[in-house]
Amino acid sequence: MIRQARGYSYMDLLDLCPEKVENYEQKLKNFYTEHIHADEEIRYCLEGSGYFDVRDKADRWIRILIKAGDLIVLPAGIYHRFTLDTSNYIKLMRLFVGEPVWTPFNRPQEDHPARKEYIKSVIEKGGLPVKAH
Ligand SMILES: CSCCC(=O)C(=O)O
Repeated sequence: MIRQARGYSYMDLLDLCPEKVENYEQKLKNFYTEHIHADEEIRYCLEGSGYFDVRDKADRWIRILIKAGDLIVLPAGIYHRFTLDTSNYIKLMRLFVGEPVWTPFNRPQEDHPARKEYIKSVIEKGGLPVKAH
């Protein structure tokens, strides 16, 4: 399984509804503020739906719809944000390599080691035509 193959030792479930999440409104606000993490972000959708937004090479948003059965893996250092859609509910499995760290670093973050590493890997894979920040 992908958990063994990629070493995703940690797992929990995030039921994103006001009754189950402390500081629900603030959390949603933080999720929708453009940020990076120092580690991979791995989410498997069990119920509901929502959007992960990432940037294209020209720094425009790409909106990714996530629904039950979808897995998304965001590399460390990629700018992203998350929002619910009109269903207003999502249940996600969160996977992590080792002890989880969810700290967001809001944009701009060009000097963050994870950001530098991400930019390097993108360039190696075929380049960024425009300035990456
Ligand atoms: C609802 S999980 C995705 C939100 C996010 O970007 C984060 O975990 O920081």
